[in-house]
Amino acid sequence: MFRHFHSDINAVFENDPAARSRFEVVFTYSGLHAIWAHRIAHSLYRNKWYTVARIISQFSRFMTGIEIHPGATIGSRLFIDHGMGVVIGETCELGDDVVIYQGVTLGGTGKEKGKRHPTIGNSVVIGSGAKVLGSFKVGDNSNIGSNAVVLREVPDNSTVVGNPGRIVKRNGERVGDRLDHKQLPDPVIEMFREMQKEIDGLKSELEKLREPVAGGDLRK
Ligand SMILES: CC(C)(COP(=O)(O)OP(=O)(O)OC[C@H]1O[C@@H](n2cnc3c(N)ncnc32)[C@H](O)[C@@H]1OP(=O)(O)O)[C@@H](O)C(=O)NCCC(=O)NCCS
Ligand SMILES: CC(=O)OC[C@H](N)C(=O)O
Repeated sequence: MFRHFHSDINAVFENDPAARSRFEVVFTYSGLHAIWAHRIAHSLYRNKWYTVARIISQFSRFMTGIEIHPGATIGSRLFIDHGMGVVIGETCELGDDVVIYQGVTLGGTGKEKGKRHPTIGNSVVIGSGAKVLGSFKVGDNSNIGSNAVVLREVPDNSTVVGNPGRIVKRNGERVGDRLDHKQLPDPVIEMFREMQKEIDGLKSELEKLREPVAGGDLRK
């Protein structure tokens, strides 16, 4: 439980340019306090002290604004920045070097039983306000954008944004047909272009008909 102490603090320095001293980090980072409380609660949970574990978890939530169910499994060097509003469900499994910002929910859809919360790979970043809902996996080195709502498996090395979440980058390359909002198609202009073409066609037809024919002039 305590072997993680130094690496937990180092994870703050690696991920937060605002961190100044170890003293400040130990005493003011609620993400760290929640993780330390979780380690105690999780060990009690594993020994079937469910209610005591839950009381510790709820006390930690009261103090930090971060709710981690005692059953959740977290890896090494998890960093929860700011933290307020973070909820991590009972059957969540988090890999190593995960970064989570405020307002993130790692939850269930309400439709599954048993394993119902996500499994998060190593080195995943989950942006503020994102919701990852269901018992699928978010692959290693993936990024979940702020406010994304992710309802499906995410492959390794992917970036998912939006609601519903869609993959916009994989292995460093952009993917998908995303609209360029500076060059949106304009259906009205397209319609006028088509009409202009028709008018030009009709004009030339008319010109042909007006051309003098042998034995007479149609214009008369
Ligand atoms: C997703 C994120 C991690 C960046 O990942 P990335 O793999 O480096 O992705 P990129 O920055 O290359 O962005 C890829 C595309 O997604 C778009 N995008 C990025 N984040 C987005 C978001 N949250 N919502 C919608 N679109 C987003 C980008 O505009 C870009 O679109 P484009 O290809 O049309 O230009 C980052 O944008 C993010 O949301 N970080 C969370 C940080 C946070 O919560 N901060 C709070 C601090 S208090
Ligand atoms: C508010 C915010 O962007 O937080 C992210 C990080 N703590 C930083 O200061 O950059």
